[in-house]
Amino acid sequence: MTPIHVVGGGLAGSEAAWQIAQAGVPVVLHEMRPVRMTEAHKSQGLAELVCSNSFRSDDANLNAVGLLHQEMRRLGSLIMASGDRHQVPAGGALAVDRDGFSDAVTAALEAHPLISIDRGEVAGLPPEAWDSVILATGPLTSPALAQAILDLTGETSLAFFDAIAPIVHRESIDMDQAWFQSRYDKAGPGGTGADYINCPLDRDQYEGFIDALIAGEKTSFKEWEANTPYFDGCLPIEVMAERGRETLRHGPMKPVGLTNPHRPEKPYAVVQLRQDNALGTLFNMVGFQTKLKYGAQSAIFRMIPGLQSAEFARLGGLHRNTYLNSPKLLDPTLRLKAQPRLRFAGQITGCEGYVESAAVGLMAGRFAAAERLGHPLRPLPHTTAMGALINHITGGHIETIDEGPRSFQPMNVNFGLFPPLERAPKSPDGKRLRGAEKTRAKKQALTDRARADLADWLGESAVQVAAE
Ligand SMILES: Cc1cc2nc3c(=O)[nH]c(=O)nc-3n(C[C@H](O)[C@H](O)[C@H](O)COP(=O)(O)OP(=O)(O)OC[C@H]3O[C@@H](n4cnc5c(N)ncnc54)[C@H](O)[C@@H]3O)c2cc1C
Repeated sequence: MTPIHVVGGGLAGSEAAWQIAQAGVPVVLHEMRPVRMTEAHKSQGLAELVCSNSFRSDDANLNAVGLLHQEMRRLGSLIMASGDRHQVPAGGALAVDRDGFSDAVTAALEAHPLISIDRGEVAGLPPEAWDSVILATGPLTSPALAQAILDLTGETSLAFFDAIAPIVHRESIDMDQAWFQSRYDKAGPGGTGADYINCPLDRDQYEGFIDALIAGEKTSFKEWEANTPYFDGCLPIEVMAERGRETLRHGPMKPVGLTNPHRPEKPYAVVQLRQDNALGTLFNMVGFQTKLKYGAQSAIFRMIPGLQSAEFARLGGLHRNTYLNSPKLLDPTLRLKAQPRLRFAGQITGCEGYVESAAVGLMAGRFAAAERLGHPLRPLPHTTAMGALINHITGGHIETIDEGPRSFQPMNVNFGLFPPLERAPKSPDGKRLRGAEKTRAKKQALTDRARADLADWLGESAVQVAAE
């Protein structure tokens, strides 16, 4: 059987190669280290963790990443099995001994009879003779390959200093203070004229906010990041605030073209949030890219009226990143629409995090292997953690209605990506739930539904394979 080629032996590529081989299909895994290193990797081990050693919460009932762990274990994940074997104590989180973990992944892949590992850079588009390829080269994809992908996709940018604005769960925004309206009620393509959530600040609130931004604790640039320019038009808000106290009021916080229905006086400044996913459960803070530390971000952004109880699906940040405009470029099985022999996996698809990268690698591997074996796989239900994540990448995110830098941003798995429940859960005696109890019951209902739907999908896939 002709092998499938996987480029990049990180979290996603290692998992993809494993899944392909376990399905009985030969695979060549191309990893450029140690021949050529990235700015962050330090070893030649496969699945090296470049920063923290945490896979985050392992709670499969109340946490979306914990559910993702559970789903991956059910699907025979090498990354999860190796993580479980090399776990170190970390409370409710799954943290791992990074060397033991990477050594275990490397050893398992080297020992597999259907996997061969080629240590070398793929420095351009893979040769035509490779009819099925998974590109899993990560946020630090080598420049030659990044350029080739850029040329192929016709995008204007692929690798840039990525400015990430915080994303807020819609249901945590206080609509008694905020309101829906587009600036000047402009509908724009695909809009209604009331597409943004607006949070008003009076003068004192604005001044207090600027003081907090300037005083807030910031993360410093890593040495290798220092020379990368800011992504055009994406200065961090604290840098803007330092340039002048009025800068933000004339930039992302300008109060023009907006009327607060809750109060007669004109707002002094307004923070706008834009819908981030097709479900309408997540909203991003427009123009609020930041290098403030996470703790400072939560505290300072909750000073904004309407966001006092905001729950963040992700906080802002800035780092060099290479990722595709996947909702536009990829099909539901992660193939490049323009050249379907190429599949993408891992952080380059616009997911964020070790576990998410491995999860997308897992499905890319399964899709590619099933295709090679002649029984293409149905995409996962969007109600599962893996299905919700892949749906977000391949279509769930909606493009901004404004011109400007692309709005698709790397995303961790979170409950905001799941389709809402059809009915709100009630207490055992049929009463409506409130507050923390309601939140807990909703999360439990979402994870119960995910488990049931994954079991159905697994059953159907097994039946489908057996029938063919
Ligand atoms: C500096 C930094 C810190 C991060 N910290 C965290 C964190 O603490 N926690 C977290 O959850 N996530 C973190 N991330 C995000 C993300 O989870 C990791 O980058 C993760 O490793 C992504 O997995 P991946 O498989 O997509 O890419 P990687 O794990 O980076 O794997 C890509 C592999 O491809 C290889 N490669 C690149 N180009 C080529 C080529 N042309 N030919 C052959 N091989 C190639 C690379 O050497 C690498 O081994 C961080 C990212 C960065 C950049």
